[in-house]
Amino acid sequence: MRLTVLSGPSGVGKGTVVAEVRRRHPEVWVSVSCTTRAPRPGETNGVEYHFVDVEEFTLMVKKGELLEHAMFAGHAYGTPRAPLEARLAEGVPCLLEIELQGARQVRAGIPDARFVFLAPPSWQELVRRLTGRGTESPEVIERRLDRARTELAAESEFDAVVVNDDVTRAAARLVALMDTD
Ligand SMILES: Nc1ncnc2c1ncn2[C@@H]1O[C@H](COP(=O)(O)OP(=O)(O)OP(=O)(O)O)[C@@H](O)[C@H]1O
Ligand SMILES: Nc1nc2c(ncn2[C@@H]2O[C@H](COP(=O)(O)O)[C@@H](O)[C@H]2O)c(=O)[nH]1
Repeated sequence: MRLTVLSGPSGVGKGTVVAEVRRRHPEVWVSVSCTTRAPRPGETNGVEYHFVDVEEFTLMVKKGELLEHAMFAGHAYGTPRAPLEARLAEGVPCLLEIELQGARQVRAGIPDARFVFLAPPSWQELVRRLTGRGTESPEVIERRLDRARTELAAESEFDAVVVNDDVTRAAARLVALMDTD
């Protein structure tokens, strides 16, 4: 199975590590999720996410178009099923970057995928990264940190843990765990 699922608490550096994997391994296909959250400055529809409204998202769920979906800090997120299934059928190595509830749903449906947890070097460093990113209000940061406690407690559910102490090293460890050859 050439599917790898990367999870980990908000702000740990999942997006940063995935960007490094793409830079070094263009053969890896990274799923573009749908979300109802608003784009951050610099985010483009269809690149970081497909930005949709709640009605569109609900319709996609109803039509079975999402492989998994979950609510996170007040917004819906989900993985479009068709593009992922097409890449997997072609034998392309695929990567999903999703939160814990979604990872659990994927594990239930595709148990032979590889599940990797990206962990912070420390709680203090996680808070520093999430705050330092400067993209969320203090209230949203609190919600995400609350959720991070639950995510960190689930680390043992994953097949492997990669500590994101250094982006290049973490990306190399992730690639070593993926079926990319
Ligand atoms: N190894 C690292 N060392 C120092 N800073 C890092 C490292 N990895 C990521 N960062 C920084 O941490 C912040 C959060 O990273 P990123 O947005 O990639 O996290 P994320 O896990 O994708 O978050 P979210 O789940 O909220 O989208 C960014 O400012 C990023 O530059
Ligand atoms: N279950 C899913 N979680 C997803 C998906 N796409 C992204 N995510 C996760 O949501 C949070 C918040 O993301 P952000 O971009 O608003 O910071 C983070 O943990 C992502 O990994 C998805 O399709 N399904």
